[in-house]
Amino acid sequence: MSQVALVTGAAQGLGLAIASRLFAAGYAVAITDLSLERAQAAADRLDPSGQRSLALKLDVDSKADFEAALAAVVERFGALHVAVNNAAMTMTTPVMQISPEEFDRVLSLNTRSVFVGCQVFGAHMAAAGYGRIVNMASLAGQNGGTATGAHYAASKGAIVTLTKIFAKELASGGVTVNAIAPGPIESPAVRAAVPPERMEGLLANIPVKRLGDADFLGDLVVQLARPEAYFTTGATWDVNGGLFMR
Ligand SMILES: NC(=O)c1ccc[n+]([C@@H]2O[C@H](COP(=O)([O-])OP(=O)(O)OC[C@H]3O[C@@H](n4cnc5c(N)ncnc54)[C@H](O)[C@@H]3O)[C@@H](O)[C@H]2O)c1
Ligand SMILES: CC(C)C1=CC=C(C(=O)O)[C@@H](O)[C@H]1O
Repeated sequence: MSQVALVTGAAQGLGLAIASRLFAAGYAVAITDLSLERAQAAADRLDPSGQRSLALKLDVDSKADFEAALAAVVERFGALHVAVNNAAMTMTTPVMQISPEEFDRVLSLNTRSVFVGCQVFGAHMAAAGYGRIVNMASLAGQNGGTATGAHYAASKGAIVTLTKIFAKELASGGVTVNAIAPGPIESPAVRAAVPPERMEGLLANIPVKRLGDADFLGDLVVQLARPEAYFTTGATWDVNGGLFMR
């Protein structure tokens, strides 16, 4: 029986790249997203036979959706070994103009979702005595991000802290919890956020002068998901081309 992974926000972008690399590494993969249709389309492209994939609607704002997705994965594949809390949203508003409601919305979708994901998936994994959780943070959570992304940056910084807390809590259950903090990665989101005329300026600021590679993030998740990765937990893995160094 394959090891089993679940990725949130996996219909496109980094989540899809991570799900694809896990699938290529032999995992059975649950591709989850806000829209079941988009999750199913991604799963169909990845795994036309449908033998090692499962498309699910999982709105990360809903604890009930997390619980239902876990139940569906266990029913189909028997267990869940790896969970990637990847889904997030961005909003761009100058910091002094962000309303409390907008702040709450971004923190709920980006941070509370990771908190709930770690609780729901972590409890299942700890009961089984084994698991791997990877949370998607961001360079923005390390360096403060941009002037219009205060809530996004704060939401991602909090994920780094939650990752440490859950790593300590779940260690005795054989579960590791790590975060990845990417800088700008070649992805639809970055292409949408940075028009061609601004791309040169962005690249000029990156020490390695290139965007990051989404498949590399997927391969990093595969490494963190290995049983042999038991000794890295509570860590945040920077993948940012030198934009932030500890
Ligand atoms: N692209 C980058 O360069 C970059 C850099 C640093 C961090 N990140 C992080 O990586 C992750 C993925 O980013 P991306 O660039 O692929 O983003 P994206 O916007 O392309 O994809 C996000 C996915 O999440 C889904 N989603 C949105 N709201 C959801 C909800 N409520 N429930 C479930 N799914 C939902 C979307 O439908 C989409 O498929 C995010 O956590 C983001 O903050 C991305
Ligand atoms: C648009 C670009 C500068 C960028 C895209 C995505 C980010 C993220 O955290 O999601 C930022 O780190 C930022 O580099």
